[in-house]
Amino acid sequence: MSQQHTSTVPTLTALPVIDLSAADGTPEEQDVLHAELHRAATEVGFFHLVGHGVTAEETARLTSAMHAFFALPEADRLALSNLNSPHFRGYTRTGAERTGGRSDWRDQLDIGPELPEHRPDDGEPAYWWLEGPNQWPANLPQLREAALHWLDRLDEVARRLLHELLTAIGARPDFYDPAFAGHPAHHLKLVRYPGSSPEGGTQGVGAHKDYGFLTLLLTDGVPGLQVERPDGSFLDVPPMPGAFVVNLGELLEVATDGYLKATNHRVVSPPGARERYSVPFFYNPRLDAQIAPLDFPHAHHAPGATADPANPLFAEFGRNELKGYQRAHPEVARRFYAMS
Ligand SMILES: O=C(O)CCC(=O)C(=O)O
Ligand SMILES: [Fe+2]
Repeated sequence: MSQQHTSTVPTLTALPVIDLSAADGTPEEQDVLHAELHRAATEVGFFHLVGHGVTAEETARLTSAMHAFFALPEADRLALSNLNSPHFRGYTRTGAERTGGRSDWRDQLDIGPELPEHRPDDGEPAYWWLEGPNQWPANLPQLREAALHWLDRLDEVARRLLHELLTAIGARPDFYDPAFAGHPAHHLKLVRYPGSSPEGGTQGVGAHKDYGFLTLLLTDGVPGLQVERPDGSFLDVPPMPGAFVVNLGELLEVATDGYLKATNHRVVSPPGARERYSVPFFYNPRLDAQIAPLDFPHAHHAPGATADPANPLFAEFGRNELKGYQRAHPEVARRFYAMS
């Protein structure tokens, strides 16, 4: 009789911790970093990142400007409504964003690189309209300064991290550098979860994948983030002070033909009137970057990217991002984009 081999993969109970400063360490330390990154990126697709070099002062400048923003009178926040922005920039009031067809109980300010409006000409892809100016509150100059600094600073961290991750899976570290040359379409959200909804709903943000390469998430001390395990159950991610929570986005899944997976995650509303604040930074390539299949040793036995008719994955980044924004902000999509 043939012997049955049963797999004994233990249930994941905590996210791994990756120390990026080991990239500047001894060859042995670099080997450990690459082995740990390889494992984290192929097993759960999420990890805590320490040793990233972003200082407590830089973080405090961003978070205090964010708190000042959410403390503005509602009329001042609504003056920046993203309903007036074909670039999906500006303020979304609580309950207006949708994930999985349901309202998310959070309000937020969407920010991107400060660029002139790119209104697509006939024949140009619609996604070019994602490029354009931000909307800033007039009386809070420190918000603009801190947020634009954060976009630049996290670009550096994410670039180093992507290089280490590509090295870890046997690829050339600079394989995707051309996709980021010019104007990469990085994105930042300042998010507040204002407790549970009046109807008692718990969807802070519904389960979803992020659209780009990597997300570096800053959270406060309030729990709520959950990561989906392969068996469909969700793991609580407790806050780790000073660390970013990092996850892989859909483009890395496309790039590696599913060897790396974008992992579903969600936020459960904090109980009662407790608030939670977070700042996801999305490390994205140029809108017109076509993500070529990664040349790496596992390319020939990768399982294939997820085929979900409800969420097609596009290798042209602008299409992938516009898909997500139109789904999350249907009112903006109706106003500015001809929806097919
Ligand atoms: O707020 C969080 O902790 C996560 C937010 C998130 O996943 C997103 O906005 O894509
Ligand atoms: Fe996300």
